[in-house]
Amino acid sequence: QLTANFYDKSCPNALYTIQTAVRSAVAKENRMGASLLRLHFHDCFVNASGCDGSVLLDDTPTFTGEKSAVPNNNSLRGFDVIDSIKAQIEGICLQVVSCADILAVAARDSVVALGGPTWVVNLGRRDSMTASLDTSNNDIPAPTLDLSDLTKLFSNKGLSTTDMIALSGGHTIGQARCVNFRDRIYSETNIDISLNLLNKKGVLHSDQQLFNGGSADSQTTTYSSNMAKFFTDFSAAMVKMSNISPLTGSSGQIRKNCRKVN
Ligand code: HEM
Ligand SMILES: [Ca+2]
Repeated sequence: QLTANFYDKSCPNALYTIQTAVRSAVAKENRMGASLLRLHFHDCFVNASGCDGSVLLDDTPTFTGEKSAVPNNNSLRGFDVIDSIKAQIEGICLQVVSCADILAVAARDSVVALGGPTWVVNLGRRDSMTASLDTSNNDIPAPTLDLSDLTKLFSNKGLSTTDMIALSGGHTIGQARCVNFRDRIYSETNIDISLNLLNKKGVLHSDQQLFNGGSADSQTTTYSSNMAKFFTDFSAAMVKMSNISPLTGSSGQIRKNCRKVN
């Protein structure tokens, strides 16, 4: 029930405003594009209503949100960029455009700004009034997982193995902290000094699972020599991920400030 033209009448400049802000943030720091993509992924995978801005809520003295979850804490970035886009959009259309939609569009614009594919972002998501620390800890895949568990966590969200492999191509961009690959580089044998999965050069254990003698190898091999196929599959999978069980109609709310419920 999301539609691409959702804001065409109610806030015609919304998409242009997001695009301009993302372009300048990425021009200032390339990595920000990666951080915004990951922020959207961690939003969509957590909370009953999927891509609902739940990841953007700050902790309060009485509420511990998703920012404190193990995969997110001291790791997620880009909140300031989303705040600044939200403030600009509130300046042109008061309480019309959801934080969840801003994040979905910013993720797409980030990928485009870094030379990746584009896709049409469906819109009309509303913002959650809740967040889920437990779901963040349980449903966001850990870099130590093997292929079968990676497949399972994505299938729990209605995403296929093909989608999981394509979406993992999100790791074409961005950075990881040492703690997330130290065990792998010192103790695993399926690793080479520089980086490319087919040559055992994946940074994360979970990345190398996509080329490790198992059922994911053929799709990974295809992507390594066919960027167009990777782009098509990645875009299709992003659309599916972005559509995970949204809040629509009069459910949820349009937050005034992405960091707190109204
Ligand atoms: C398949 C399961 C996945 C696992 C196990 C995983 C795990 C991780 C880990 C451990 C990091 C490094 C975090 C840090 O060290 O602070 C990371 C970074 C990142 N992930 Fe994933 N991830 C997965 C899927 C995805 C997906 C589906 C996307 C997007 C489509 C994505 C996009 C990113 C990006 C862009 C970064 C870099 C962020 C930055 O530089 O700020 N990841 N991921
Ligand atoms: Ca969410």
